[in-house]
Amino acid sequence: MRRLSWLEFSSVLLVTLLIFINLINTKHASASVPESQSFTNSKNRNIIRYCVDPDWLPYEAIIDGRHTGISSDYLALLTDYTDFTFVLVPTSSWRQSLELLKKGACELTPILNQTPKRDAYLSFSDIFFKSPNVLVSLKSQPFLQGFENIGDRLLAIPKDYRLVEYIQRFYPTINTILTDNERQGLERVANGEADVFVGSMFSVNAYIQQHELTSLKIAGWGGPEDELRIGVTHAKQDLLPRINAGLAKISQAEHISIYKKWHNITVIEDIDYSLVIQVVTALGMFILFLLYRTMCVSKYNVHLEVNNKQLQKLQLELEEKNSDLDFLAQHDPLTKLYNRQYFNQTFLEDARQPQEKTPQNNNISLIIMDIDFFKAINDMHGHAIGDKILVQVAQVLQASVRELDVVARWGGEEFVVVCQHVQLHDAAELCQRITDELTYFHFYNNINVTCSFGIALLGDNEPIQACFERADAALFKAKQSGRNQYCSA
Ligand SMILES: Nc1nc2c(ncn2[C@@H]2O[C@H](COP(=O)(O)OP(=O)(O)OP(=O)(O)O)[C@@H](O)[C@H]2O)c(=O)[nH]1
Repeated sequence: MRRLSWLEFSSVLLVTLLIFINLINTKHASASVPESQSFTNSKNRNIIRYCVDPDWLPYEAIIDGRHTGISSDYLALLTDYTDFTFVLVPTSSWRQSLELLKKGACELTPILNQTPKRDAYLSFSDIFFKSPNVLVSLKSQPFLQGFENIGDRLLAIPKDYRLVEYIQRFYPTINTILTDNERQGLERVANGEADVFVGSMFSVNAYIQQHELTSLKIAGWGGPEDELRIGVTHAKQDLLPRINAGLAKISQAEHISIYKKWHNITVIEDIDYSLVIQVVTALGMFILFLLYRTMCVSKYNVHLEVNNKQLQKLQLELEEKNSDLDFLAQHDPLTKLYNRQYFNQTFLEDARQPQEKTPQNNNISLIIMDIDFFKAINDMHGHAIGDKILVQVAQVLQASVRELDVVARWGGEEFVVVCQHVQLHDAAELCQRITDELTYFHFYNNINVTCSFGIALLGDNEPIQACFERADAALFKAKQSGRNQYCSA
């Protein structure tokens, strides 16, 4: 037979002693069951030795040698709904409790998660309590969606907790640091020795509030929620049907009552309202500034649009005026024919140099036409009628020439016609045609109007001025010859 080591012997002795003390003092660790009832019933009841996490409030803890917390209340109910008497085996750590469970020194632990490792030495009841796990960080840290966002941060986890197995399996790259319990993990985060801690929401809040760790906040959800069960050693797994039956008898009201009793969680706000107010104020002012600026710009745009329209109108008027001025500069106001200025610029001044025969200036004929005895018309009918006669003569002249011919009023009662691509005899024919038209035209006061013509053909390399002078000489000749006729030079 194997000899017991000193440590094993001390443990067994301690356990036996504690069981004895507990049997005397309490029916079970919960304060909710009267001692008298515990003593009376314990004779016919199955005694089950159990271990708890001595430092995991509000789930469970050992305070002054007594079991307290959520699991304590559930065991109290199970005492009522089963024939079990639960006797606490006090321990100083969760690890020690697990060791005793493995050895069989404890037969049951009242609240824990089922994990593959624990399956090796424990059998589990139905789930009777659920609780989320949360990530805890300093308030200065950003909120985290979950384990995925932990990145390079150092994650603190209590050793032997189910989450250690979970992280190793699903997030093996996360840097972890194992702590003795949840409190140590939270303190490490508070001291900056770890970045994030993961633990049960109930217990985390309890620690934060009890120890006033105000620099901490719940930064996100951490992994799957705890699904808490009662664990019994494999040797005692035949107890599970009765345990499950007992759990099933716990009413909804009783569940809620326990939950309310231990659920003192207040949500830790991490909203810096002064910063929010500053940001909102700055944003509001910026929006107001934008609105003001938009209003100013739209007002200015309307103003600009009105000014632009006025400017466009003025520009249009100016263009019209300019075009009027151009017209006036080039045309005779009475007859609306080109004036002497235009004729000089276009034909005389530009042609000061000898002209080379080109397809453009080939066969240019000049005709100078002068109304006969116009002074007599003025004298007889008045100057106004004289003006009207001038206008009518201009109309006859303009109607008689081709489009490409240019007709100008040279001055007084004298007109010039520039005919392009016209030989001398063609120009003579034109003069005759004009003479005929004048004959048949009905002038004011039935005045008989005749004209004399001088014709000259622009010679090779002849300046137009010279040609003009020859035409003028030919006109003089026509006048001298009795008027109402044409002469060519
Ligand atoms: N009504 C009017 N008369 C004008 C205008 N310009 C010139 N005259 C007149 O035209 C007349 C020209 O007279 P003259 O130079 O003697 O020539 P004419 O009487 O036509 O005689 P011949 O040319 O020799 O046949 C003058 O009496 C001018 O006053 C004008 O714009 N309107």
